[in-house]
Formats: sequence, structure tokens, C-alpha cells
Amino acid sequence: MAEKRLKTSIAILGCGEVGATLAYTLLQNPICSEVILVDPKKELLEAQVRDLGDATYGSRATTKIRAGTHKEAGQADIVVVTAGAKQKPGESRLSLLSRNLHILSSIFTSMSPISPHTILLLVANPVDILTYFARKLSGLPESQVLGTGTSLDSARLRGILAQKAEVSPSNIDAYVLGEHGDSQFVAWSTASIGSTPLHLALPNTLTEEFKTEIANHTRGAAGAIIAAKGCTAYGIGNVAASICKYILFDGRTVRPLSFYQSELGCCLSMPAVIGRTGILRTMPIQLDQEEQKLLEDCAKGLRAVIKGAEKELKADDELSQALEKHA
Ligand SMILES: NC(=O)C1=CN([C@@H]2O[C@H](COP(=O)(O)OP(=O)(O)OC[C@H]3O[C@@H](n4cnc5c(N)ncnc54)[C@H](O)[C@@H]3O)[C@@H](O)[C@H]2O)C=CC1
Ligand SMILES: CC(=O)C(=O)O
Repeated sequence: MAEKRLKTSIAILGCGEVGATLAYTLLQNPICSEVILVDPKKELLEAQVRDLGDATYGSRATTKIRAGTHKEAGQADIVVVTAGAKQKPGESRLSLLSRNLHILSSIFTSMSPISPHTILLLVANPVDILTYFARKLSGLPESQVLGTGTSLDSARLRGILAQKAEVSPSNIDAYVLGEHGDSQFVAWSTASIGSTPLHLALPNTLTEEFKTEIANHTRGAAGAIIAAKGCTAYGIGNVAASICKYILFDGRTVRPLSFYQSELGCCLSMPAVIGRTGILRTMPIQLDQEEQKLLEDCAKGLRAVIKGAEKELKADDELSQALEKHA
């Protein structure tokens, strides 16, 4: 029991491209005692654990990796859900909804009873919609259920702006907000380089044309990478590992994350402070009129998807029972 209390564990559900990349990132930058991988593909699971284990021998690695069950995962400090289908080239994230919602529901059935202290981090797509249903299926408090949301899009935005402005990405403070998907938008009015507002830092560059080009580049990044290599993994591996660190180390770090927005009736990304108990609080952001409209349109679109999914769920006995359990 004493040993259990001293251990910190991160369970990763799904050990495909994203799950394995996240596990590798966590082994290279240790933040917990143990990483537990769970996947119904037994041969793949065993091979990933062996291959990842090989990366730890001979170094000063402090994190152990092992295969586990969904039940064990349900007792981890953090459960990261990467389990699910991914987009084929040209497919949208939303097209994955029906398949991934079924997987999500089966995961919660298998993990039950989930520890009341577990923090759930959703990665699988469509991440905002799955985060919304994970809240309902897990029965955990809202603050403990979050999605990576537009963290990855914001990292991509920082990268391209840093190139254009010829400064380090760490000096760019700019967010993509809303859906991790096509209705996302850049909060240009709040963006800065260091403490200098973007319009002062890039006075001749920040035209409407430039903003459209950057926003399209950011929105289209996943599609372009998937068209060429079939998946994206390194970016999200790094983003998800950082979020796990902010949680376990009680970083109180501000990040654009997907979580339930009661006034909008859906999960989407807004800046939040994250720490040991998950979402500690929302960080208010002053959007301009146009951005506020984009946020509301984005929420409207997500609510419509949720409504459609709820209808589909009602027709599916197993899923509707799973949802009712925590209604
Ligand atoms: N939110 C984000 O920014 C990003 C999200 N993604 C999403 O992450 C998900 C995973 O992507 P990949 O790893 O490339 O796919 P993948 O196909 O390589 O791996 C998915 C794994 O999930 C496993 N799985 C299926 N049902 C399971 C269950 N009940 N329990 C545990 N594991 C289960 C599969 O067996 C498979 O090994 C996709 O939905 C993808 O769209 C990917 C990149 C970025
Ligand atoms: C696949 C995905 O959601 C991304 O790379 O943004």
C-alpha cells in the first residue's frame, strides 16, 4: 500500500502510432514511475512494450513500461485515451465519431470502477466530442476530464509565426481556440511576441492575407502530414506528454485545452490553468467581436454534432445504457 502511494502512473489506452509515441516521449523525459500500455491487439501490445523497454535499458531511465488491462488503467493517476480509428487521407476528424464513440464506451465499461482521482486526457478524434461524452461515461467531475484540443494547433501556430517573425517559438504567445477541427480560429487580437502585441511586432506583415495564410496552414497541417505519411504522432506525443507533466507536477500552466464550457453547451478549447486536479480554472480571454462570433459559430456546430450523436446513441441500447449510468 505504501508503495502504491509513492508510485505515479500514466495509462495509455491504444498503443498505435500516437500511444507508442507518447510512451516513448514519457520514457525519454521521465515524469512518473510507470507507463501502462493497453490495447486489444495483444501481439502489437507485447511488441510495443518490448521495443519501448529496449529504449530504457542502459540509460538512467526511471520510468518503467509494462502492458496492462483496462481495469488497471482505471486506477492510474492519468488515463490518456488514444484508442480509436484515425483519419484516412482526405477524411475529416468528425467522420470518426461513430466508430470512436463505441470504442470510448467500451473502454469505460472495461475500466469500471474508475478511480475518483483519475484525470482523463482525451486525444482520440474527434477530440472535443469525445471529451464531451467521456465526461458523461466516466462519471468523473468535469475538472478531471479534458482533451488536448487545440494545444497541437497552437503549437503549429507558434511554429509558423516564429519562422515568419524570426524569433524563438517560446517567445510567441498565440492561441488557436475552439474546435480541434475545421471550425477552429486564431485569437489574433490577443497574440503577442514577448509582451509586444503582434500588430506592433509585425506592423507590415500582419495583413488579412497573411492571417488567412497562417490560419489555413495551421488548420491544414494534420491533413497535409496524413496525406504524406498516414498519421501524425510526434507533435501530439509531445503535447500530451507536456500536459501530463503539468498535471503530475501541479504546473498551474495556462494551455488551450478542450473542456466543458457550460455557457456554450459543449467541450471546446479555451485557455485554462491545469494542475494536479485537472482543470483548475478558466483563464478569461478578451476576444474581439469577430473572434467571439467565430467562437459561437464553432460551439453551434459542435452542439449540432452532439445532438446528432445523442440521437444515434438512443438507437443503440448498449451506448444509451452506458450514458444513462452517470446521467
Ligand atoms: N487530438 C489530436 O491532436 C490528435 C489525435 N489523433 C487521434 O488519435 C487516435 C489514434 O491515432 P493513431 O495512434 O495514429 O491510430 P492507430 O490506429 O495507430 O492506433 C489506435 C490504437 O487503438 C487501439 N484500440 C482500439 N480499441 C481499443 C480499446 N478498446 N482499448 C485500447 N486500445 C484500443 C487499436 O488497437 C490501435 O492499436 C486517432 O483517433 C487519431 O485521429 C492523432 C493525432 C493528433
Ligand atoms: C490527427 C490530428 O488531429 C492532428 O494531427 O491534428
